Amino acid sequence: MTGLSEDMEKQARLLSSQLVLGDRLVEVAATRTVLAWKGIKKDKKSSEIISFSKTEHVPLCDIIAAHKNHINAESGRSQKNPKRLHQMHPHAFTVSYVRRTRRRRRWRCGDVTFHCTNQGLCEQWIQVINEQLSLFTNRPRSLLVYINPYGGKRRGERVYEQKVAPLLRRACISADVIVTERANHARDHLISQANLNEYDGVVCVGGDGMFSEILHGLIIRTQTDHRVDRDRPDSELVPCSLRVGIIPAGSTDCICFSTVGASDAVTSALHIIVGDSQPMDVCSVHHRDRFLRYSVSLLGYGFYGDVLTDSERNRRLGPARYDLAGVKTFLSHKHYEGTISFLPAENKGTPRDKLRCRSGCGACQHKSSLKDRKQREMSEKTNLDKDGGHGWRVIHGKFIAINAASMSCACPRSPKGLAPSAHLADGTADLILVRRCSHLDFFRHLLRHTTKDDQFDHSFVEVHRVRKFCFQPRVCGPASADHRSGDPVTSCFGATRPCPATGNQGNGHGRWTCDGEILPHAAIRVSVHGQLIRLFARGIEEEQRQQGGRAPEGPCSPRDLEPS
Ligand SMILES: CCCCCCCCCCCCC/C=C/[C@@H](O)[C@H](COP(=O)(O)O)NC(=O)CCCCC
Ligand SMILES: Nc1ncnc2c1ncn2[C@@H]1O[C@H](COP(=O)(O)OP(=O)(O)O)[C@@H](O)[C@H]1O
Ligand SMILES: [Ca+2]
Repeated sequence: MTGLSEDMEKQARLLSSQLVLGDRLVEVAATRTVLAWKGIKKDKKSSEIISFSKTEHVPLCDIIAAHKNHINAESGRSQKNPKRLHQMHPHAFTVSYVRRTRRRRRWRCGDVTFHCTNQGLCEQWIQVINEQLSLFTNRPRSLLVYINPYGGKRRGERVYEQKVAPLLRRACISADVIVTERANHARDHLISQANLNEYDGVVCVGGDGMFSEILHGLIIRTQTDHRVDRDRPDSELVPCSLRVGIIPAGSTDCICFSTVGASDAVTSALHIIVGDSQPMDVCSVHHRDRFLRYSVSLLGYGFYGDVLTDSERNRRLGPARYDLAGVKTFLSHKHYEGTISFLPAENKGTPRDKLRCRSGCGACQHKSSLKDRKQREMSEKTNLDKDGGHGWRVIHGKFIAINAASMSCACPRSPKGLAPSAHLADGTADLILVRRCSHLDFFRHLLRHTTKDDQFDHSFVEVHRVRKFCFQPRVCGPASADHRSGDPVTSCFGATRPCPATGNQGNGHGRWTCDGEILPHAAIRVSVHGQLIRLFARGIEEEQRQQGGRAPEGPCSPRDLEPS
């Protein structure tokens, strides 16, 4: 025995044999967690088989599939390879696996082809590998795919057909594909038509706006099935059971970038295939007692609301519409007056700590139980009754921007994001208040989103980690009794009255962008719902050093390594 590696010797081998890889003879072994191989040769003096190269290996959790090859006489023969070696090993199978590239957390599909002496052995290898893969019950078998043909640079359909569908086929995953015909087609289909029992997940091919449709479709469907009243801001929402995969084909692709670490269709497809799971917080947004929307990334008032509003007029420009609208909005240098009330999140770190949310993030591990949440709600109510709003903080001011980010909102434009330390699944959002300041100061603040400098390190910026918040635009006329009472939740909506300047409540004020959609009201009430939805993702992985050309050991977590 040549000894593949000490680790492998400790585990029971499911199969091992001598095979040919390229122009060398290798000993290959499979255990429940790894496929490994090592170059071997016959020692000329002793005629013993000895090993002569380092063990290479692929964790099973990184393997996509094993397939039989149909070989013609010439295929696979390298220049050095003696004809004899291939004549003696005329059967072959290919193992496809996830290969991490050195480039910005991108994953690719790697192939390794082994040649065998006989067909039986070849089939045995394929069967053993695929049987182990079938034990990974977290992997999807059947997907429902929605493609927005008009997202981003209008390449959604092509990206799916050329880059994603072949990989899904290789992994034996079936897909029902719907190319949307209008806005909200995917949302409506999920709410009232799709037979969700047939699928293990939903795939969104498009940008953040398209993802938002799917998010709404799934959440609304789930709440309707469980008879949860969405209009009540304090309703306990039921988590969605289906995971969502995002194939980025939009303009910003912030949700994909913040959860996968790259904006790349192949990488996303591979995260779907290996069955990753990343829980994600969702904000519910209400106006008075009416549900408005859900949000997972940016709820932005003032600057980002204005950028979005302006950009919609130039949708034909594709992603460049944001650059144009960004410059115009920056030059207009508007500010908005209002009152923001928020409930700080206790024991949840701070938006300025350096604890970045990364794959396997400790801050996102704990999902509070129903009991915890009920207790928290009770103590919030008690605080309000006892202290007339203590626990809540109220800030009145003139703001250039108010941003609530329930995740970092990292995207190619800003790789660390609007809220670099926000967590994907900790049940909180980072609330960023940018007060009125000079044009130059605001430029400095914006510029820091693209550099390593701290964008919160300005006297006119403050940032809080919150569970809930309310915003009330400046009230025209004297403040109401509710507002003076100091009860922030009541005053959030009690003080609103039509503005004589516009005769129209809300519209004389700034606007909120909610994951890229404009909200119809400025006075809103927001609650973060921890881990309401899961994605086929694993969060942003720490950059790894690559060893050799092969996939490095890990980063499979122990959870991934053990078949369930
Ligand atoms: C002087 C240089 C200033 C550069 C500032 C860059 C800051 C960028 C932060 C972007 C955060 C984006 C958060 C996500 C927003 C998306 O939901 C939304 C819709 O996306 P999609 O559906 O894919 O089109 N996109 C935007 O709001 C674009 C904001 C662009 C701001 C310039
Ligand atoms: N077939 C369609 N025709 C028009 N609009 C659509 C269609 N399908 C989806 N949409 C809408 O297009 C908007 C933008 O989609 P998205 O994929 O996020 O692209 P982008 O990132 O370029 O904004 C979303 O609001 C979505 O509801
Ligand atoms: Ca969060």
